[in-house]
Amino acid sequence: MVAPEFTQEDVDVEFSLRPKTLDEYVGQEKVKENLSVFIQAAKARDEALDHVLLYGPPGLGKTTLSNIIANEMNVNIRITSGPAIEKPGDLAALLTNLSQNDVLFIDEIHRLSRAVEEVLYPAMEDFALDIIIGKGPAARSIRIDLPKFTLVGATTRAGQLTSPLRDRFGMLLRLELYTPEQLSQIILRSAGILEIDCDPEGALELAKRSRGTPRVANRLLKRVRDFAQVLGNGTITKEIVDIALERLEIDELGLDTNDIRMLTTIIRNYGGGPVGLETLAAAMGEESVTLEDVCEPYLMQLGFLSRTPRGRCATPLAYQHLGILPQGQQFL
Ligand SMILES: Nc1ncnc2c1ncn2[C@@H]1O[C@H](COP(=O)(O)OP(=O)(O)OP(=O)(O)O)[C@@H](O)[C@H]1O
Ligand SMILES: [Mg+2]
Repeated sequence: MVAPEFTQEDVDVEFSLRPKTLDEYVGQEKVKENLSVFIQAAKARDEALDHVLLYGPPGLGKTTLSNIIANEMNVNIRITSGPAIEKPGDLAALLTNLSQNDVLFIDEIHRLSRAVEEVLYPAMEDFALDIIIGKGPAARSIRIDLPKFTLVGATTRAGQLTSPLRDRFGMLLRLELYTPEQLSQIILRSAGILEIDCDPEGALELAKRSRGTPRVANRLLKRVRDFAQVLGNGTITKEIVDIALERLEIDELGLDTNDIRMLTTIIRNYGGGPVGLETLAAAMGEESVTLEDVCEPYLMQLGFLSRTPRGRCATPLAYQHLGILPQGQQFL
């Protein structure tokens, strides 16, 4: 689940499942309402939309939303990512190729290098590039004007953005985990597009186990379809979902082996916590970023995990779910 191997088919399917307009985009009501006002206002003034920062856990629809912004603004979008922009010159090339009001989408924007970030400041603020020509005493700086554009940045970790960069965004929009009802709407929509038979109870059951994340929901939908075809009559029902997810080792709340391992490690190795994230990651043989970005948001939403200044703790709810008794207690 954490490191999926993407095939070309996955990429094509993902593209076809992406909603193209704000109306088609399910959930995130607050974000949508605000964006819709700002987009209408910018369009009425024939101006570029103010710069937008989208943040939240992976797979919640940041890339999708940035495409929708460009689409609703009727402008072109250029897509790149923090690690892909190696030198200031790379960014300069991207910026000078934009047209008036275009969207530049930078995914994983927290991974921009310092040198590149500094080119971005005047570009965002004054729509200008400062370029140094020549070397030594003969060097001089010239300023190139850029078209007015909208920078849409996406990150899983807004906290890692430098504050000068964060401050230059006009809108900071935080995406939230989706409710099972919203996810089941997304699943039924995707099933329709992919011509998969899925009844409403099946969709809701799948939704409850998708950890609040549309990308997970869409991936599970495709896996469960296989079980429906081979073990059932092709329709995804609640029974089929139960069987399929049991085989995929995803429990009734959507926890996978990694989540369970995280909780049991805290409980068995560290007496329920608190334990520091790095220590925990080392004990599990996992990357701490994976734990922080993928496992934690959902475990915290379920109330299974708490973050304290001294580290992570498993809550009584987590013990209950795993059927483990806190130390010193016994089943009566
Ligand atoms: N609100 C939504 N309504 C319907 N489908 C959605 C919604 N949000 C996301 N999806 C679907 O979920 C999938 C993942 O979305 P997307 O790639 O935009 O996530 P992301 O937040 O950019 O993830 P990452 O942070 O990992 O890049 C897409 O295939 C898209 O179809
Ligand atoms: Mg993305």
